[in-house]
Amino acid sequence: MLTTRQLTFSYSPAKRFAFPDLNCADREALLILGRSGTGKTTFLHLLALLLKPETGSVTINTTDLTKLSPAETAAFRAQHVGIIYQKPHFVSSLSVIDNLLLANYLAQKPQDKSRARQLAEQLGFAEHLSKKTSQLSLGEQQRVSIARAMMNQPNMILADEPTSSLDDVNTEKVIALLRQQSEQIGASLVVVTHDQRLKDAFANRVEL
Ligand SMILES: Nc1ncnc2c1ncn2[C@@H]1O[C@H](COP(=O)(O)OP(=O)(O)OP(=O)(O)O)[C@@H](O)[C@H]1O
Repeated sequence: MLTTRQLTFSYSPAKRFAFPDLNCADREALLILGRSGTGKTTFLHLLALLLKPETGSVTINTTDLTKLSPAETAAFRAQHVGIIYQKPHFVSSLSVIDNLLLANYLAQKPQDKSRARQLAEQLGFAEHLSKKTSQLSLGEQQRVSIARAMMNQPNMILADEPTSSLDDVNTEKVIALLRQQSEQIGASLVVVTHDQRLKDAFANRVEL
């Protein structure tokens, strides 16, 4: 369960944001829609506590992330939050499977190869596990990003513009995979986008 209350953030006195309150239960999905520059990425970074809010709270289950120290925040994020960035970020010298296992390492959990293989089967890139990520197509890399975000069975999945570079068919596939995977692990899913094509795929929507 994700809840935010009265979140505000400023880059400067002239650039101040006040964000709407969110409630997203486990297994539920929420779409945050807004045009370019409305603060979508800023909002997502506040939810992940990659940025510290000026005021307000971000609560996952019973933990108010804004009350944690920087070290506690980093540990909590690694263990409980899965993030899918607009453009995939991988360690290019590592194989696909080692990029997945890195998520376990960063969360200080044992490396779970069978979970990595299971996710790769479900998301359709099992034959690429020993390749370097640069040898995969963008669509395949996006699916690896989704798998990496799911490795530690997080409570919250955050996706930043996951479909902006995809055609209609792959957009539908990626959204279906995100929803199916987050329902399976019982996480709250928050998708941030300007992509109006996603409007009908989400019953819960917030406009920025
Ligand atoms: N580090 C920063 N310092 C100052 N201003 C910033 C910084 N990052 C973002 N901004 C400004 O804050 C506003 C919101 O940025 P943000 O990236 O959150 O928007 P967005 O809705 O995600 O946009 P887009 O869809 O184009 O990615 C923009 O006007 C941007 O110029």
